[in-house]
Amino acid sequence: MTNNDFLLSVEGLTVSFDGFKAVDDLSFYVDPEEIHVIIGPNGAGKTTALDLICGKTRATAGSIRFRSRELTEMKEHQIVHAGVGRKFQNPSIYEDLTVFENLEISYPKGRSVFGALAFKRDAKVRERVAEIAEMIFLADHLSERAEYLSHGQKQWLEIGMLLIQDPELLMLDEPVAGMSVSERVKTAELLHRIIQGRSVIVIEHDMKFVEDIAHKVTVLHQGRVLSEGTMAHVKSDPRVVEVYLGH
Ligand SMILES: Nc1ncnc2c1ncn2[C@@H]1O[C@H](COP(=O)(O)OP(=O)(O)OP(=O)(O)O)[C@@H](O)[C@H]1O
Repeated sequence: MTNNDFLLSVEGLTVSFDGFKAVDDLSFYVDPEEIHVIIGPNGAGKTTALDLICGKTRATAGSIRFRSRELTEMKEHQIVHAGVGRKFQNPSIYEDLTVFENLEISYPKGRSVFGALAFKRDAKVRERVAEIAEMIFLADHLSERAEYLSHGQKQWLEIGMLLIQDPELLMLDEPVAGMSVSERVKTAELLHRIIQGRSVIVIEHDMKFVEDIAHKVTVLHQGRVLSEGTMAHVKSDPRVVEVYLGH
Protein backbone atom coordinates (compact mmCIF):
# COMPACT_ATOMS: atom_id res chain seq x y z
CA MET A 1 0.00 0.00 0.00
CA THR A 2 1.31 3.42 -0.88
CA ASN A 3 0.90 6.20 1.61
CA ASN A 4 0.63 9.46 -0.30
CA ASP A 5 1.58 11.53 2.72
CA PHE A 6 5.21 10.61 2.08
CA LEU A 7 7.19 12.74 -0.32
CA LEU A 8 9.26 9.71 -1.31
CA SER A 9 8.45 6.01 -0.90
CA VAL A 10 11.17 3.51 -1.75
CA GLU A 11 9.86 -0.06 -1.70
CA GLY A 12 11.57 -3.37 -2.41
CA LEU A 13 14.32 -1.55 -4.31
CA THR A 14 16.98 -3.89 -5.68
CA VAL A 15 19.87 -3.55 -8.08
CA SER A 16 22.06 -6.37 -9.09
CA PHE A 17 25.51 -5.92 -10.68
CA ASP A 18 26.48 -9.28 -12.25
CA GLY A 19 24.53 -11.11 -9.57
CA PHE A 20 25.83 -8.97 -6.67
CA LYS A 21 23.00 -7.07 -5.00
CA ALA A 22 24.43 -3.67 -4.04
CA VAL A 23 20.91 -2.63 -2.93
CA ASP A 24 18.76 -5.49 -1.82
CA ASP A 25 15.01 -5.23 -1.18
CA LEU A 26 15.42 -1.77 0.32
CA SER A 27 12.42 0.15 1.66
CA PHE A 28 12.37 3.55 3.33
CA TYR A 29 10.13 6.61 3.39
CA VAL A 30 10.80 10.32 3.46
CA ASP A 31 8.31 12.78 4.94
CA PRO A 32 7.78 16.30 3.64
CA GLU A 33 10.25 18.75 5.24
CA GLU A 34 12.33 15.91 6.66
CA ILE A 35 16.11 15.72 6.84
CA HIS A 36 16.71 12.01 6.33
CA VAL A 37 20.28 10.79 6.78
CA ILE A 38 21.59 7.53 5.39
CA ILE A 39 24.59 6.08 7.21
CA GLY A 40 26.40 2.76 7.10
CA PRO A 41 29.81 1.18 6.47
CA ASN A 42 31.73 1.52 3.19
CA GLY A 43 30.06 -0.46 0.44
CA ALA A 44 26.67 -0.59 2.23
CA GLY A 45 24.90 0.71 -0.89
CA LYS A 46 24.29 4.33 0.15
CA THR A 47 25.57 6.01 -3.02
CA THR A 48 23.94 3.34 -5.17
CA ALA A 49 20.58 4.07 -3.48
CA LEU A 50 20.88 7.76 -4.46
CA ASP A 51 22.00 6.75 -7.98
CA LEU A 52 18.79 4.72 -8.29
CA ILE A 53 16.58 7.58 -7.06
CA CYS A 54 18.06 10.11 -9.48
CA GLY A 55 17.92 7.68 -12.40
CA LYS A 56 21.68 7.36 -12.90
CA THR A 57 21.39 3.63 -12.26
CA ARG A 58 18.41 1.47 -13.31
CA ALA A 59 16.69 -0.67 -10.68
CA THR A 60 16.46 -4.42 -11.17
CA ALA A 61 13.28 -4.52 -9.07
CA GLY A 62 11.18 -2.39 -6.76
CA SER A 63 9.60 1.01 -6.85
CA ILE A 64 10.50 4.63 -6.07
CA ARG A 65 7.47 6.86 -5.78
CA PHE A 66 7.98 10.60 -5.61
CA ARG A 67 4.62 12.22 -4.83
CA SER A 68 2.44 10.29 -7.29
CA ARG A 69 5.13 9.55 -9.85
CA GLU A 70 7.10 6.36 -10.39
CA LEU A 71 10.74 7.38 -10.82
CA THR A 72 12.10 3.98 -11.84
CA GLU A 73 10.46 4.46 -15.24
CA MET A 74 11.77 7.96 -15.83
CA LYS A 75 14.97 9.27 -17.41
CA GLU A 76 17.48 11.31 -15.40
CA HIS A 77 16.46 14.70 -16.86
CA GLN A 78 12.76 13.93 -16.30
CA ILE A 79 13.51 13.15 -12.64
CA VAL A 80 15.34 16.49 -12.29
CA HIS A 81 12.36 18.21 -13.93
CA ALA A 82 9.97 16.43 -11.54
CA GLY A 83 11.80 18.15 -8.65
CA VAL A 84 14.67 15.93 -7.51
CA GLY A 85 18.12 17.57 -7.20
CA ARG A 86 21.32 15.67 -6.53
CA LYS A 87 24.70 16.87 -5.39
CA PHE A 88 27.63 14.55 -5.86
CA GLN A 89 30.67 14.44 -3.61
CA ASN A 90 32.91 16.62 -5.77
CA PRO A 91 31.58 20.08 -6.56
CA SER A 92 30.75 20.53 -10.23
CA ILE A 93 30.83 24.30 -10.31
CA TYR A 94 32.34 26.43 -13.10
CA GLU A 95 35.66 27.56 -11.64
CA ASP A 96 36.23 30.34 -14.17
CA LEU A 97 32.82 31.94 -13.67
CA THR A 98 31.81 34.19 -10.78
CA VAL A 99 29.49 33.12 -7.97
CA PHE A 100 26.75 35.23 -9.57
CA GLU A 101 27.26 33.61 -12.97
CA ASN A 102 27.28 30.09 -11.53
CA LEU A 103 23.91 30.73 -9.88
CA GLU A 104 22.52 32.57 -12.91
CA ILE A 105 23.21 29.73 -15.35
CA SER A 106 21.51 27.30 -12.97
CA TYR A 107 18.27 29.29 -12.96
CA PRO A 108 15.65 27.17 -14.72
CA LYS A 109 15.05 28.14 -18.31
CA GLY A 110 11.66 28.74 -19.85
CA ARG A 111 9.85 29.45 -16.64
CA SER A 112 9.23 33.11 -17.46
CA VAL A 113 5.64 34.31 -17.44
CA PHE A 114 6.69 37.63 -18.95
CA GLY A 115 7.17 36.40 -22.50
CA ALA A 116 9.20 38.85 -24.53
CA LEU A 117 9.83 41.18 -21.61
CA ALA A 118 13.34 39.87 -21.07
CA PHE A 119 14.32 42.70 -18.73
CA LYS A 120 11.63 41.60 -16.29
CA ARG A 121 12.99 38.09 -16.35
CA ASP A 122 16.51 39.45 -15.76
CA ALA A 123 15.33 41.38 -12.71
CA LYS A 124 13.62 38.27 -11.37
CA VAL A 125 16.74 36.16 -11.91
CA ARG A 126 18.96 38.76 -10.18
CA GLU A 127 16.58 38.87 -7.24
CA ARG A 128 16.55 35.10 -6.92
CA VAL A 129 20.35 34.89 -7.24
CA ALA A 130 20.70 37.45 -4.43
CA GLU A 131 18.25 35.54 -2.25
CA ILE A 132 20.09 32.23 -2.75
CA ALA A 133 23.54 33.84 -2.26
CA GLU A 134 22.38 35.19 1.09
CA MET A 135 21.13 31.75 2.09
CA ILE A 136 24.44 30.02 1.22
CA PHE A 137 26.61 32.63 2.99
CA LEU A 138 28.01 33.99 -0.29
CA ALA A 139 26.20 37.34 -0.56
CA ASP A 140 29.53 39.18 -0.25
CA HIS A 141 31.23 37.01 -2.87
CA LEU A 142 28.90 37.41 -5.87
CA SER A 143 31.53 38.91 -8.17
CA GLU A 144 34.33 36.59 -7.06
CA ARG A 145 35.48 33.85 -9.41
CA ALA A 146 34.48 30.45 -8.05
CA GLU A 147 38.07 29.15 -8.20
CA TYR A 148 39.05 31.54 -5.36
CA LEU A 149 36.40 30.22 -2.95
CA SER A 150 37.34 27.90 -0.08
CA HIS A 151 36.43 24.23 -0.37
CA GLY A 152 33.43 24.75 1.93
CA GLN A 153 32.22 27.79 -0.02
CA LYS A 154 32.39 25.75 -3.23
CA GLN A 155 30.19 23.10 -1.65
CA TRP A 156 27.69 25.77 -0.62
CA LEU A 157 27.74 27.26 -4.10
CA GLU A 158 26.83 23.91 -5.59
CA ILE A 159 23.99 23.53 -3.10
CA GLY A 160 22.87 27.01 -4.17
CA MET A 161 22.94 25.97 -7.84
CA LEU A 162 20.52 23.18 -6.95
CA LEU A 163 18.37 25.38 -4.68
CA ILE A 164 17.82 27.95 -7.40
CA GLN A 165 15.93 25.22 -9.28
CA ASP A 166 13.69 24.83 -6.23
CA PRO A 167 13.71 21.01 -5.97
CA GLU A 168 11.23 19.37 -3.62
CA LEU A 169 13.77 16.68 -2.82
CA LEU A 170 17.46 17.46 -2.51
CA MET A 171 20.03 14.66 -2.18
CA LEU A 172 23.51 15.40 -0.85
CA ASP A 173 26.42 12.96 -0.82
CA GLU A 174 28.80 13.74 2.06
CA PRO A 175 28.26 17.52 2.00
CA VAL A 176 30.68 18.33 4.85
CA ALA A 177 33.61 16.11 3.79
CA GLY A 178 36.76 18.24 3.95
CA MET A 179 35.04 21.16 5.69
CA SER A 180 36.30 22.99 8.75
CA VAL A 181 34.37 22.77 12.03
CA SER A 182 32.82 26.21 11.59
CA GLU A 183 31.81 25.41 8.01
CA ARG A 184 30.12 22.22 9.27
CA VAL A 185 28.12 24.21 11.80
CA LYS A 186 27.03 26.65 9.10
CA THR A 187 26.11 23.80 6.74
CA ALA A 188 23.86 22.30 9.44
CA GLU A 189 22.25 25.72 9.82
CA LEU A 190 21.82 25.92 6.04
CA LEU A 191 20.07 22.54 5.86
CA HIS A 192 17.64 23.45 8.62
CA ARG A 193 16.85 26.65 6.76
CA ILE A 194 16.22 25.12 3.33
CA ILE A 195 13.77 22.37 4.30
CA GLN A 196 10.78 24.68 4.28
CA GLY A 197 8.75 23.16 1.46
CA ARG A 198 11.32 20.49 0.69
CA SER A 199 12.99 17.36 2.03
CA VAL A 200 16.66 16.48 2.06
CA ILE A 201 18.39 13.10 1.95
CA VAL A 202 22.00 13.20 3.13
CA ILE A 203 24.67 10.51 3.07
CA GLU A 204 27.16 11.23 5.81
CA HIS A 205 29.96 9.67 7.86
CA ASP A 206 30.45 12.55 10.33
CA MET A 207 28.30 11.48 13.29
CA LYS A 208 28.48 14.84 15.04
CA PHE A 209 27.03 16.44 11.92
CA VAL A 210 24.38 13.71 11.64
CA GLU A 211 23.35 14.41 15.24
CA ASP A 212 22.97 18.10 14.37
CA ILE A 213 20.79 17.63 11.31
CA ALA A 214 18.92 14.30 11.23
CA HIS A 215 15.22 14.04 11.84
CA LYS A 216 15.46 10.40 10.86
CA VAL A 217 18.39 8.05 10.23
CA THR A 218 18.39 4.93 8.07
CA VAL A 219 21.36 2.61 8.62
CA LEU A 220 22.27 0.51 5.61
CA HIS A 221 24.32 -2.65 5.69
CA GLN A 222 24.89 -4.93 2.70
CA GLY A 223 22.23 -3.12 0.69
CA ARG A 224 19.54 -3.53 3.36
CA VAL A 225 18.10 -1.53 6.24
CA LEU A 226 19.87 -2.55 9.44
CA SER A 227 18.18 -0.04 11.73
CA GLU A 228 16.06 3.08 11.45
CA GLY A 229 14.73 5.88 13.62
CA THR A 230 16.05 8.87 15.49
CA MET A 231 19.81 9.26 15.93
CA ALA A 232 19.39 8.37 19.62
CA HIS A 233 17.60 5.17 18.63
CA VAL A 234 20.11 3.96 16.03
CA LYS A 235 23.08 4.92 18.20
CA SER A 236 21.90 2.60 20.93
CA ASP A 237 21.08 -0.26 18.57
CA PRO A 238 23.71 -2.97 19.27
CA ARG A 239 23.67 -4.13 15.63
CA VAL A 240 24.60 -0.61 14.48
CA VAL A 241 27.39 -0.40 17.04
CA GLU A 242 28.69 -3.77 15.88
CA VAL A 243 28.82 -3.15 12.12
CA TYR A 244 29.43 0.59 12.02
CA LEU A 245 29.65 2.92 14.99
CA GLY A 246 31.96 0.72 17.05
CA HIS A 247 34.69 0.87 14.37
N1 LIG B 1 28.35 -0.07 -11.24
C1 LIG B 1 28.72 -0.99 -10.35
N2 LIG B 1 29.12 -2.21 -10.75
C2 LIG B 1 29.49 -3.16 -9.87
N3 LIG B 1 29.49 -2.97 -8.53
C3 LIG B 1 29.11 -1.78 -8.07
C4 LIG B 1 28.71 -0.71 -8.94
N4 LIG B 1 28.37 0.36 -8.18
C5 LIG B 1 28.56 -0.01 -6.90
N5 LIG B 1 29.00 -1.28 -6.82
C6 LIG B 1 29.29 -2.03 -5.59
O1 LIG B 1 28.16 -1.93 -4.77
C7 LIG B 1 28.52 -1.82 -3.39
C8 LIG B 1 27.88 -0.60 -2.79
O2 LIG B 1 28.56 0.56 -3.21
P1 LIG B 1 28.16 2.04 -2.79
O3 LIG B 1 29.11 2.97 -3.45
O4 LIG B 1 26.72 2.26 -3.02
O5 LIG B 1 28.44 2.01 -1.22
P2 LIG B 1 28.45 3.20 -0.18
O6 LIG B 1 27.59 2.75 0.96
O7 LIG B 1 28.07 4.45 -0.84
O8 LIG B 1 29.95 3.23 0.30
P3 LIG B 1 30.95 4.46 0.66
O9 LIG B 1 30.60 4.87 2.06
O10 LIG B 1 32.29 3.83 0.58
O11 LIG B 1 30.74 5.52 -0.35
C9 LIG B 1 30.04 -1.81 -3.35
O12 LIG B 1 30.48 -3.12 -3.05
C10 LIG B 1 30.42 -1.42 -4.77
O13 LIG B 1 31.65 -1.95 -5.11
